[in-house]
Amino acid sequence: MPTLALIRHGQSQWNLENRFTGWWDADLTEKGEAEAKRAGELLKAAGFEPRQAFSSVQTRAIRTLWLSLTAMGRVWLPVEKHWRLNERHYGGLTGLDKKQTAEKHGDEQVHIWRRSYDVPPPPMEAGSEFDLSKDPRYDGVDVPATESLKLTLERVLPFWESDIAPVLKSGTDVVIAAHGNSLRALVKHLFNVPDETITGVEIPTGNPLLIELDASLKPTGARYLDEARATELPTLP
Ligand SMILES: O=C(O)[C@@H](CO)OP(=O)(O)O
Repeated sequence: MPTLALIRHGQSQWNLENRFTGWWDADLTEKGEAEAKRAGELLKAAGFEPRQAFSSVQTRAIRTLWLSLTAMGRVWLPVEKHWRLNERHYGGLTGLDKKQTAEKHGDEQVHIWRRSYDVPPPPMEAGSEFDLSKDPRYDGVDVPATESLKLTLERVLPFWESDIAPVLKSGTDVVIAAHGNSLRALVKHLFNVPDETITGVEIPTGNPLLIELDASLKPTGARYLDEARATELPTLP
């Protein structure tokens, strides 16, 4: 039966600065690099031997995957990068300080923007310095102006179905390096988490989540490899 490892990228510069990031291409900090390396060491120690890797097209996830694979001695793995694994787009909040935004709009509103299932943040204004629609990596992509977790799940799923699920169904173990919210979306789908409870699911940076799947890709077991930094997992479906 296939095993899937999900790795949220290590700490980014904007995680450190507490800024809403989304599609902005913040790079890893030194701490983030160390977390990524440690993730690979933990996966190797667990005896995990993936044959295929996936990441978003964002630098922090790509470099997390590379540093993890280096620690695993598996930089030779085939890697597929796709924008559909990108972080949820933070719209008009991109670049803002999370604490200052909470002071301005209230904790409750900011919590809704950050963790509700279907309320997207306000859209990014045209001409914003954080607009990435002209970035060459998004040629031919309709870059969103904002995304809720629901919209994120709706664009992650087609890629899961077309590119990732068939690999797992062939019995191949897979590692995915992506982001807090694109991985929450995937976890919601895999564990069949209700809309109301996905708010409580948090995925720690650089802590590999190892998921055992059955032939129909239903999780039969799941654990974080760094137990000291584990968060609560949804119940098995
Ligand atoms: O800023 C972001 O893009 C995300 C992930 O770091 O933050 P949040 O915790 O608000 O989902």
